[in-house]
Amino acid sequence: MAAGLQFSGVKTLCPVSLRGGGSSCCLPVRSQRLHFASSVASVAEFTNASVRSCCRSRVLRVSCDGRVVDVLDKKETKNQSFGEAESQLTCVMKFGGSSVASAERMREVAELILSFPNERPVIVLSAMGKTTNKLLLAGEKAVSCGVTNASSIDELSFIKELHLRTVKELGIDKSTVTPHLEELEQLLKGIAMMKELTLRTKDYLVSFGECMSTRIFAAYLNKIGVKARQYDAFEVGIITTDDFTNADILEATYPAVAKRLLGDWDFDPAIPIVTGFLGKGWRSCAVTTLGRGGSDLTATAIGKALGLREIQVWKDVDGVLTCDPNIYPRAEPVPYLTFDEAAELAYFGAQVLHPQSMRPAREGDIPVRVKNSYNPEAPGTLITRARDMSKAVLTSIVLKRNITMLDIVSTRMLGQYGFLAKVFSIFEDLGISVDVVATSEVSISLTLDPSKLWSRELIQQASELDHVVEELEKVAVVNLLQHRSIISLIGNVQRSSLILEKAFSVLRTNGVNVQMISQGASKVNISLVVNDNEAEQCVRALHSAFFE
Ligand SMILES: Nc1ncnc2c1ncn2[C@@H]1O[C@H](COP(=O)(O)OP(=O)(O)O)[C@@H](O)[C@H]1O
Ligand SMILES: N[C@@H](CC(=O)OP(=O)(O)O)C(=O)O
Repeated sequence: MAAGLQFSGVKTLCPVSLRGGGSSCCLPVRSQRLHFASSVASVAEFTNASVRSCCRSRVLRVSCDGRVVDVLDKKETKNQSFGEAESQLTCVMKFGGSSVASAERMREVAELILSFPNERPVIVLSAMGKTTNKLLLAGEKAVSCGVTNASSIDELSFIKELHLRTVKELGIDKSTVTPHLEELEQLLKGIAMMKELTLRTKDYLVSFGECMSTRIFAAYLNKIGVKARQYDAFEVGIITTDDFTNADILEATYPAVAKRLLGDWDFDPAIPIVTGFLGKGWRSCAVTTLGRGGSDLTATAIGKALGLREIQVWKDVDGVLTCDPNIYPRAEPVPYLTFDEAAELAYFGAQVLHPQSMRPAREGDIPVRVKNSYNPEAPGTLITRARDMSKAVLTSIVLKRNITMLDIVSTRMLGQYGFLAKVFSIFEDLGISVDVVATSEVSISLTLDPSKLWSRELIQQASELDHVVEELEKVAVVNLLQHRSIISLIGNVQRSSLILEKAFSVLRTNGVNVQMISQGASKVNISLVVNDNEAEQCVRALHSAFFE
C-alpha cells in the first residue's frame, strides 16, 4: 500500500502534539483526542488525528491508554511510517460512472488511487454505471404504474441487485446501502401515489445513485485499511441555485467546502469521498443536481475551493479525443487543451466534460487532467490556461445534434439596432438561450440551446417554440428549421482561413451544403450548421482530412 495513504496502519504509540513544550491554547482539543483514543481504542484513528499536529514543534508519544511515553522533536517524527500525512490534501480525483460500475471496477479504482503514494486526494464519485438513467426511468414508470406495482419496477430491481451484489463482492456490510435502497423504494411508492414527478423530486430520486456509490467505496477503502470518510455534497457545502436538474454552483460553496473538508482533515485525516453531481438549493435547502455529467463540475469546484494542485477526471477513454469515438472509433487523444478550448468543446456537445466544469478550474487556475481509469498508463489530456499554439490547427471536432435553427428576416418596421434588440429581448423574456448567431443588416440566423429546451417537458418545448415564433413574427418573417446539427471545429482560429479552406473542400466533395457559419467572438471555435442526416458523415470526412 502507498506510504502517503497509509492512514490506518496500526501503531502501538500515538503521537500527540505539544506546542512550545507544553503550554498551549489547543489543550482542549488534545484532551478530546486523548479521550477519543482511549475510549474508542482506535489507535489508528487517533494516530491520524494527531498527525497534523506534528508540524508543531514537539510531539508526545502516548500509549493507547493515554500514558505519556516520551517526547520527540519534530524532525524525529517527520519520517514515521505515516510518511507525509502531515501535508494537506493535494488533488481531486473524479471517477465517472463507467469507472465505478462494479465491485471489480471499485477494486481497480482503489488500487489506482493507492498507486499514487504522494497524493492525498479528495475523491469525487458518480453513481455506479448507468444507475442515474435507471433511476430516472424508474421514476417515470412510477408515475403511471400504481402504488402496488412500484416495488416491482424492473429498474428498481436492477439497482437493488447491482448495489447488493457489489457490497457482497467487496465484502462489506449490507447495511452500507440497505437504508438507501429501502428509502428509494418508499420514494417510488410516493411518486406512484402522487402520480407526478416534479423536477425537485427527480433530483432527490437520482441522488440515491451517488449517495450509495460513495458509501460503498468509502466502506471498501476502510475495509482494506485506507482511512476514508464519506460526504454527501449537499451536507458538505455545495450550495446551488434552486434550478432543479440543472442547478448552478454559487460562490458561497467555495469557503463552505474548504472549511468543512480542510477542517475535518486537519482534525482527523481521512480520504474524503464526496458525491458528485449533487448540491443543496440555497433557498429550498433541497437536493439539487448540476445537470447530466455534473460530477466533473463537482470535482473542479472542490479543486478550486481547496486550492489544490491538480484536478484529475478519470473516464473510460484515453482523454479528450479528436472527436466522439462513437461517431468515429479511430479518434485520437488530444494531449493538451486550454480551458477555453475544453469549455467550448464541452459546451458544443462533447459528452466527455460537463459544459460548466472548466469555469472553477479556470478561476482557480488549476490544471485539469483527463485520464482513462481502464488504461492509467495513457498520458491523457492536460487542460491548462495556456498552451503552445504555434503548431496547432484543429484540435477536435464536436457534433451537437437535433438543434433548432431560426431564420429571422426583418420586416423593416424597426431600424437595425431596434431589430436586433427586439429579437434578443424576446429570447430573454422567454428564458431561452441562443447558441450560434449570424447576422446581416436585416436578418438573423440563430440556433437555440437544446440543453435548455431538453430540460423541459416535450409538450412545453413545442408550445415554447410556437410562442417564440409568434412573438418574432410581430417584427419579422420567421422560418423555423428543425433537425439540424452544429459541427464545431475547435482549434486555432488564428488559422481560420486554413481551417475553412480545408473544411469547405471536404464538405463540397461530400455534397454537403452549410446552412450557417459562425466564428463569433470565440477564438477557438468555428461552428457550421448542417442537416442532421448529413452530420455524422461530415464529421468522419472532416476527421480524415484534418487528422489522418
Ligand atoms: N471528444 C470526445 N472525447 C472523449 N470522449 C468523448 C468525446 N465525445 C464524446 N465522448 C464520450 O464521452 C464518454 C466519456 O464521458 P462520460 O460518459 O461522461 O464519462 P464518465 O461517466 O466516466 O464521467 C466517452 O466514453 C465517449 O464515448
Ligand atoms: N451520475 C450523473 C452524474 C455524472 O457526472 O455521471 P458521469 O460522471 O458518469 O458522467 C449522471 O449520470 O449524469
